Amino acid sequence: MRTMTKLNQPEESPVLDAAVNADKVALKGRRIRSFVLRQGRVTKGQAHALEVGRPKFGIDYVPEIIDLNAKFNRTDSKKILEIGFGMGETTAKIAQTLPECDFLAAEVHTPGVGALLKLIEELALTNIRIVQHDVVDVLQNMLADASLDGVHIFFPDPWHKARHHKRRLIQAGFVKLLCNKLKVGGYLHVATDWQEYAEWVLDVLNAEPQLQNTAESYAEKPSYRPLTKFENRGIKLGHGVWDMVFKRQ
Ligand SMILES: C[S@@+](CC[C@H](N)C(=O)[O-])C[C@H]1O[C@@H](n2cnc3c(N)ncnc32)[C@H](O)[C@@H]1O
Repeated sequence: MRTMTKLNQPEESPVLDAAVNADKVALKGRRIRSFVLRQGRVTKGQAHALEVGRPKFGIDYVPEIIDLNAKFNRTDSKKILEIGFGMGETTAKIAQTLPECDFLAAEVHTPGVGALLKLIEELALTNIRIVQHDVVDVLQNMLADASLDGVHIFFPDPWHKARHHKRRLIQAGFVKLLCNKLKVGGYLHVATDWQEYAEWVLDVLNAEPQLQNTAESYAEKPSYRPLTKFENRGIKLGHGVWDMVFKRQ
């Protein structure tokens, strides 16, 4: 079991607060989202990858159940959903390490989608498909029950302030939804570098009767998850990272 280290407190961010408020107005009457859509600059390389790669590796959001085997052109592979892949470095590395698995990668941020499409081309990966949409809708409307062998959620936004905790992705209802989509024996792997969120996630996952912890509390980092540059820097500064791996029973 890992020992926990004390982490720095986040700085107050007026920009983030303003974005949250704007988002609140835009989404009035709709459910609370776990992300704020940022404009973000798309580089030339990402724009090219979006144009060329999206038709090959993108899956459009449609509110109807998709056939994952058909999307990946094979039936004998494990199907893993990665939620919020950011710039996609980890997704690409894992897909390269585990060619026998297929990865459905969900992200809302356009530069990130472009960055992962660029990596797919550069590394000639065939086992990643990208859906650019709120994963809550994807889970509710696109994925069949018991269709996933695993779910990866790496460094989800911790939404540090108490008044933003309702935006955290990992909530009891969301975890129940994930459990419906996981096959019996499938796994949910969450990693975070924010101690208080790690404790929150562990509590939520422990409270879900369909899940069983594979460790006593926090898990050793599974070998397929590469260390990110950010994580390496944090580790040198004495910051912690907490992995949690639960099985669907
Ligand atoms: C803190 S970043 C982590 C990115 C990446 N996993 C990493 O380890 O670097 C969290 C990402 O999750 C995405 N995200 C948050 N909520 C989401 C949702 N409901 N659907 C899809 N993506 C989401 C955000 O856009 C953001 O890029």
